[in-house]
Amino acid sequence: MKVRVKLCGLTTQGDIDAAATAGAAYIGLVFFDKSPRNVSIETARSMALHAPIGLAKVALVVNADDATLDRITASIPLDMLQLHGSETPDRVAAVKARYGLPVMKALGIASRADVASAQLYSGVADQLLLDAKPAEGETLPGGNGLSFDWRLLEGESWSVPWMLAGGLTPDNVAEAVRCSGAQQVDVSSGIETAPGQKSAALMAKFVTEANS
Ligand SMILES: O=C(O)c1ccccc1N[C@@H]1O[C@H](COP(=O)(O)O)[C@@H](O)[C@H]1O
Repeated sequence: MKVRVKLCGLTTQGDIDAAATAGAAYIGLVFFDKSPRNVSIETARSMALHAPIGLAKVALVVNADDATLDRITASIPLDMLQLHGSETPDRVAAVKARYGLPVMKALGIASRADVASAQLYSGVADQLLLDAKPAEGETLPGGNGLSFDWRLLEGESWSVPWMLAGGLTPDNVAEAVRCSGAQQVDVSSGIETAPGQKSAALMAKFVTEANS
């Protein structure tokens, strides 16, 4: 089965073209001021309108309030919302109900207990994104290039689709897929030449290696 790839933190129309050429299934647009991949609503709208049909457009937000989500969803044609903060299951349910879009909840994994906590969201989120936990004092809750022990996912079954994320690169994604059994993977910093600077060559290599 083909591994579906989400390329996250794109910031230009050129990045969208490169993601489509590479064979990505999803692209991620980051709405978080502190991220080097943050995009304005205007930029995100022009990128989303530029994306070919079939390339799913995901808006990534961190503990966003309704006013922020209202602005994003009113302006940008989207296929999914990614909640990458400390949103509770009730908040996930409220976002789903208010916007009528599929919601992917990101969860930090560092132990078996975290895997069990992530399972609590499988009844409410449409997808889960299993990421590394940020280091203490880290500014960003994701996009830090940190991996977790993929063996923590061994033998786990999920009732909703999930993506593996955290520190994935063209060099380790094949092993990560083998080890975790992931059918979907997500990457941000591992396809960059500098924070926020995506590389078309690394995008293509990542998608190829994810399926190798
Ligand atoms: O990419 C970001 O800047 C970002 C900011 C805030 C929250 C999440 C963010 N990225 C997400 O984190 C995962 C893992 O990133 P990385 O591959 O380890 O750099 C990424 O796939 C995004 O979904």
